[in-house]
Amino acid sequence: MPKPLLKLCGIRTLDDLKIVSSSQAEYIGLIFAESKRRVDPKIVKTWLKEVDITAKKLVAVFVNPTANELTDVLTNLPIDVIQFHGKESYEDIKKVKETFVGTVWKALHHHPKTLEEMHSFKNIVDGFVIDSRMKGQWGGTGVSFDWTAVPQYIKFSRDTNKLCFIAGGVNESNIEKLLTYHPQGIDLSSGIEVDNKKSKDKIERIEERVLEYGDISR
Ligand SMILES: O=C(O)c1ccccc1NCC(=O)[C@H](O)[C@H](O)COP(=O)(O)O
Repeated sequence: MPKPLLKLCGIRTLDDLKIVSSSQAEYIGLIFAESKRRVDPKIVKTWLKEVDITAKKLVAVFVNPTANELTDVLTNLPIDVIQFHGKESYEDIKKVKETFVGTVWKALHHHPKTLEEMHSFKNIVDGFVIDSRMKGQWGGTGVSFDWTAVPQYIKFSRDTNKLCFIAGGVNESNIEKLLTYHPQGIDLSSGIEVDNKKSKDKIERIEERVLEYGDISR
């Protein structure tokens, strides 16, 4: 099994960005939705003059964005992936894809009908992020879902040639368990934070576990 892709999400400060830029993650996520992790695209633009992230892909996370919110982010930043994390419809996403040439992912919350939802988006998105469902919160909850459902999400994604990230409460204590399900990608935010800041030590410990898994499963 190849090493899963890593997405480190919810970068709030220049220091956070420096930390994740020196990590082994393939994707860096920024939140442009109501959240304690929300960032201003114009401020992020100034950070990118100081930190080279050209080796990584930049993911913009939105929740039911307006056209203006999308434009503000896409005109200021070199976004590779748009992650829709709200109640966006197939039509909403189709409209964005008319002008956005990058990759688009749909985040879906784990519940009994998630697989049906994946079916309904499969012809418009390039990938999925499956996250925990928590009342009143869209994401970044720090809570994990029942991972026995992960194989069905992975199978669907592989069968339809999509990428699937598993999100929600992944941390250094439970990532080994998640790795036993062989996810294509893992998305982390709360689990790589200490006092609301991204932690280099936590990220390194997580990377060690992911690399160990890569070695063992080869
Ligand atoms: O992280 C947030 O604050 C957030 C707020 C609103 C919508 C989405 C959000 N995060 C999206 C992500 O991709 C997170 O990485 C994902 O939910 C996992 O977060 P966590 O459970 O904290 O690891």
